[in-house]
Formats: sequence, C-alpha cells, structure tokens
Amino acid sequence: MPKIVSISTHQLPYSVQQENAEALTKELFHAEMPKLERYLKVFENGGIQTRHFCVPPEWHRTEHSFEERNNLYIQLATQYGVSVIQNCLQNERFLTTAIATQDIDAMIFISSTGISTPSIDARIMNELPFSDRLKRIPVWGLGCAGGAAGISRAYDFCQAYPTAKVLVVCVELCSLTFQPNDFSKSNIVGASLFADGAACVLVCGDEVSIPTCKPLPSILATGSKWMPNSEEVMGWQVKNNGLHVVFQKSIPSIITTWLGPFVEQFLLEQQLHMEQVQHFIAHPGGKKVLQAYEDTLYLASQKNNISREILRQYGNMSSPTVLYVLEQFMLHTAQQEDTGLLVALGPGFCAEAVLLRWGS
Ligand SMILES: CC(C)(COP(=O)(O)OP(=O)(O)OC[C@H]1O[C@@H](n2cnc3c(N)ncnc32)[C@H](O)[C@@H]1OP(=O)(O)O)[C@@H](O)C(=O)NCCC(=O)NCCSC(=O)/C=C/c1ccc(O)cc1
Repeated sequence: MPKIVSISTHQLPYSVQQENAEALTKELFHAEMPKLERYLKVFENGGIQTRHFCVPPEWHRTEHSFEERNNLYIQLATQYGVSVIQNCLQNERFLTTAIATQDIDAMIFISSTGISTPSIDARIMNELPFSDRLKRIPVWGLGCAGGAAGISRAYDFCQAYPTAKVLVVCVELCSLTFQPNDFSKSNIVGASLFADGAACVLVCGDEVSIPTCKPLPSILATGSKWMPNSEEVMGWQVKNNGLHVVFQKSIPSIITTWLGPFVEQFLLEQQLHMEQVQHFIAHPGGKKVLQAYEDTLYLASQKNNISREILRQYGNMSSPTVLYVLEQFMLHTAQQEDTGLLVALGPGFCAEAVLLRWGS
C-alpha cells in the first residue's frame, strides 16, 4: 500500500492574537456596519486564539488591487512551497536519510487562494533541482478539501506507478483575499476564521524502500463524495477587486446530516466501523464543524482534541490545515497497527476521506 513517509508544515511570519484581529476588524468595519458588535463575538467564541499570516495586520489598512494581491500570492506561495518541500524531504523526525528533489516523480500542487499560470509548481521547479521529467499536477478549486484530496490523488498515482515518489504541496494565503470593503456577515465571520498556511507530504508507492525512524501511515483506501446542486454552499465569487468568500452558515448542519452516511458506507466497504478507528484526523473548519463531526459520527469530543488544538493555534488555513493535524498524529500520537481516518470538506460541495494504518 502507498505510504506517507514524511510531512512538514510552515510557520508563517506574522502571528496575530485573536483579540488584536478583532480590534482591527472593528476599526475597519464599524463605520459601515451598525450591528458589527454582535458579529464581532465570533472572534471570541470560535475556539481560535492565534493565527499566522504572510502580511502584517497593518497591510489591511490600505487598499490593494487584485493584481497586487495576486502578485504577492505568486511570490510568497512559491517561497513557502520551496520551504515546505525542503523541510519535508530532509525531515529527520521521519527520514533517516534526506531524499533528493531529483528523485521525485510527481508534484501535486494544491491551492485555491490565488491564480498563476504557469502554476506555482513550475515556479518552485525553477528554485529547486527537480527532474525536468517530473509530472506536474496543479489542483485549483477544492478549497478546504484540498489537503485530503491531494493525499488521495497521490495514492491513485502510486497505485498506478508503484515505484513513484509523489509530493503533495498545499499553500493557502487566505489573508491576501480578505476584502475590507465587503460588509457581508460572511466576510466578518471569515475574517475571524481564516488564516495562512503551507504544508507538504511525501507519498511513496509499494516498491519504494525508504529507511524511516518511526511507524508511519500506509494509505488503505480513499473515498470521495460530491453533493449535487450545492455550488452555492462554499466557494469564491470573483469580482473586480478579487476573490470574495462564499460560505453558508448552514455548513455545520449540512455536515450533520450528510457526512455520517458517507463515512459509514466508506468504512463498511473496508469492513470497518467508526469504533474500530483510533484516530480521527479532521479538517477543523470551525468550532461548529468539529461539533458536527462529533454529532454525525457519534464521536467522543476527545477524538477531536488535536483538530481543536490546531484550530486554536492556527485557525482555518483551508487545504493545509488537515496536514497540520496529521503531522501531530504522525509525530506524537499514532502507534503501530493504529487505524486513522482523515476527513476534509470543500467546495462542490464535497468530502474526501482517507483511511490510514500505521505500520512498522
Ligand atoms: C465559530 C463560528 C464561526 C461562530 O460561532 P458563534 O460565535 O457561536 O456564533 P454563531 O454561529 O451563532 O454565529 C454568529 C452570527 O454569525 C452568523 N454566521 C455564522 N456563520 C455565518 C456564515 N457562514 N455566513 C453568514 N453569517 C454567518 C450567524 O448567523 C450569527 O448571526 P445572527 O443569526 O444574525 O445572530 C461558528 O458559526 C462556526 O464554527 N461555523 C462554521 C464555520 C464553517 O462553516 N467552516 C467551514 C467552512 S470553511 C470554508 O468555507 C472555507 C472557505 C475559505 C474561504 C476563504 C479562504 O481564504 C479560504 C477558505
């Protein structure tokens, strides 16, 4: 079975405490939104303490065109992509010997917060000595589901090519999409929730032998589920000044009714039940999203402790978030023979599930 042999996450340069983010939002929006105080409560109630960004808070006090935001996206997504790849391929917590970039067969580059053609993976290849025969697979538009989908597509690639070494690189710079002139409730709730992040995993096929220092997860199965006619649940509205976030407040209740039957069916196909899964590795989309997972899957709240802690320390970084959660399981928690279920949801509306088993 294809295996996840290394992982890395990036520490963004500007850390902001939630009370300071709330104060800045108040300053930017109070003149235009009479009921602002009521919505500012989400900053205190959302289970988030700190978030990390690619620009300092002051950056939001001045206007920035779509062109300026996107140019910064291209520059920084490339820079952070290079950094997480280097750290993943040289990560001594998992690998006994570093892996050379020349030996990588495919790169799946996941991002939905900026636009670039050539895609960021090509720009990364101009910074690191990858093979010029590398298979490039840029994926745009899966939003928060992207990290789980990336692992799932890497699994498919390694099933087809068992000697393959595949990188999944997720970079999201949500702060560059923040709209200071959008006075919608969603924009305020989004301003309390979203953050920047970058992460990378290395997935290897069955016929790759890499010496590693600890038990690591093999990928047993993957499942995708799409909900018909749900385009308006989550996504971007593209306007002249950039990307405006669309996410319905009904998302937690949609998860409560829709996710459980899919996960149950997916596990059943592997002759498993949720009680046999030791580790629930969830994308913490928000406090109420975590609650919805617990309700629909009958999970004890402790099963979400690591996801909750990542939400507290980092906020919702979209696609890389679930990899920050996975990193904690890989470093500190999971033992040989443990089973884990990794789940994330995104625009479409869709869910991606990955079943993991820790081996020697
Ligand atoms: C922590 C929250 C945000 C706040 O909880 P709370 O403090 O207990 O407050 P309420 O839930 O009662 O909400 C306060 C007010 O905000 C309103 N609200 C509550 N979510 C909403 C709402 N999505 N719209 C518009 N009003 C709302 C809510 O209706 C209410 O207004 P009102 O009815 O007038 O009292 C909680 O609602 C929560 O966890 N919600 C789930 C968040 C969620 O859906 N996350 C998954 C989606 S993530 C996603 O789509 C990512 C996209 C993305 C986007 C940009 C990027 O850069 C990258 C990615």
